[in-house]
Amino acid sequence: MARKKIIAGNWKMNMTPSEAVKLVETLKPLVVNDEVDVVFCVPAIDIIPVVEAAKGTNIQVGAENMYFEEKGAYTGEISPAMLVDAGVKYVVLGHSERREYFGETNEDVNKKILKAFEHGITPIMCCGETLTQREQGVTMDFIRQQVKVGFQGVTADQAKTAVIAYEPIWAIGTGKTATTEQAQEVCGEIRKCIAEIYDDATAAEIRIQYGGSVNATTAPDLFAQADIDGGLVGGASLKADFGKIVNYK
Ligand SMILES: O=C[C@H](O)COP(=O)(O)O
Repeated sequence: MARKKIIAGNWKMNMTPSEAVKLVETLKPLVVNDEVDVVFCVPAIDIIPVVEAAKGTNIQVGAENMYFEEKGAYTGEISPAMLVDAGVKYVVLGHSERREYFGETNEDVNKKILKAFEHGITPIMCCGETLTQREQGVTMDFIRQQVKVGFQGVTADQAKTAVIAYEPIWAIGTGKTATTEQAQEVCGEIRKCIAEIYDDATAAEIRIQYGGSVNATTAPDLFAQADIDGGLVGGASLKADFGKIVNYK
């Protein structure tokens, strides 16, 4: 069975709650497409108003992070149960910005992935290399390690439902999209890595997105690649352009 594409916006630290509702109202009619899963991953404070504004549409709501503990004295953190109760279906985990600015390790990401599954939230696990790593030829070693540690303890049945976002760090917010060949090559390698950890059936079902300066012009070619099952879109998810990306065909 063909994998259903998943096109997710990652709003990052943008949009106040009232701006968020306006953006959903603007995008609602533009992102209608039953052939793809459409997800808006939004700042924690926007989750409740966005879930409300998206009611009755094809838009599913995701979070941009969450903590791996159930509850307690973790000032400033958001628990998986809080996300579920608010209507969240997906959570972005291990984004390179969280790794770089907030010190998240592969082990933290692994704990979060396990917790997300425990609560029925689909993780979108981000991985990707720096420009230096690409130039040094260690891209795949680095990503393999991110995937291997990230998925430790995850069952094959869980892994089949997961999403991995390949985001070369040098392509994020820079306007430099990876070429379709570069993106396909790494996404294909990630699928092989999943086949090695689990089996071919799991690798055939897991969805792998590309992220990094995706826009309405680059999306059609990227999403036509054999191992690219959609995108994780930053900047362009805050504009009407996102409608064109969702309706890329
Ligand atoms: O999560 C999204 C990525 O970081 C890509 O962001 P961008 O589309 O603004 O380059």
